[in-house]
Amino acid sequence: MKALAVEGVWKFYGDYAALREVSFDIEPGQCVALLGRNGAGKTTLIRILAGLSRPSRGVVKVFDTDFQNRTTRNRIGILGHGIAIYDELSAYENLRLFASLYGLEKPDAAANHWLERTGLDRVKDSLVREFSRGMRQRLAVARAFLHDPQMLLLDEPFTALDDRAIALLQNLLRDALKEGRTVLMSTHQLREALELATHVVLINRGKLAHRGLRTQEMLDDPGYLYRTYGEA
Ligand SMILES: Nc1ncnc2c1ncn2[C@@H]1O[C@H](COP(=O)(O)OP(=O)(O)OP(=O)(O)O)[C@@H](O)[C@H]1O
Repeated sequence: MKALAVEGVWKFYGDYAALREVSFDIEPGQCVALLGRNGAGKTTLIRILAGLSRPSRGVVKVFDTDFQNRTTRNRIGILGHGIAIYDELSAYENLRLFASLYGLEKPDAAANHWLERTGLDRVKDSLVREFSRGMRQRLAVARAFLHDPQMLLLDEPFTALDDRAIALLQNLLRDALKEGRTVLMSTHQLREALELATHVVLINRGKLAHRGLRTQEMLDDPGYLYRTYGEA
């Protein structure tokens, strides 16, 4: 079983092809860093993988099934732009709400567990409206992990996090990988992502430029990837 299979995916915005025949797959338990310059198509791809947008052509399968299927979507945790977090609710109320929507048996316990793990327990009753960007991002992380998903699709998860929060997220992801979960994350923060990644996928102007194991060379010199496989 593949965790994810992307087969010949194109995405057009009007005449503009944001993704051009992208194909790759991910085995369960892999941690993939999705890399590419601004506008390369990373967000577009993650939204399609998460079932938030449809490919213009091509197929995406999650755990060998149609990704639009509700059960499959419940197996995915998403972090990215446009994933709802309600400003007029507290951190706790947000997580409690989503835990109920996911049909969790113990929504209170799940909400409290992830507030604690993301370091938000002390501000759990404050309205999200009053949160800094970093606190919001922690809450977004909590939301992604909340329903115990087998796969995490994370668009720029390290954005707005300070060093402590980055380390915290890296630890959560390490634990998730130890538990056999699959992770795909897009990022500009190459070093933070490459430390965790087992594999890399590099997109260049909508096309797959490289897909393979994360090597020591990449870790020693993240720019190496772009120089070797980047802009022709
Ligand atoms: N809704 C949209 N309508 C039209 N064009 C879009 C839309 N969304 C994205 N694009 C274009 O598609 C291309 C890919 O965008 P995308 O956001 O997927 O890139 P990205 O790699 O995530 O970049 P960034 O790192 O800047 O977020 C860009 O040229 C962008 O301008």
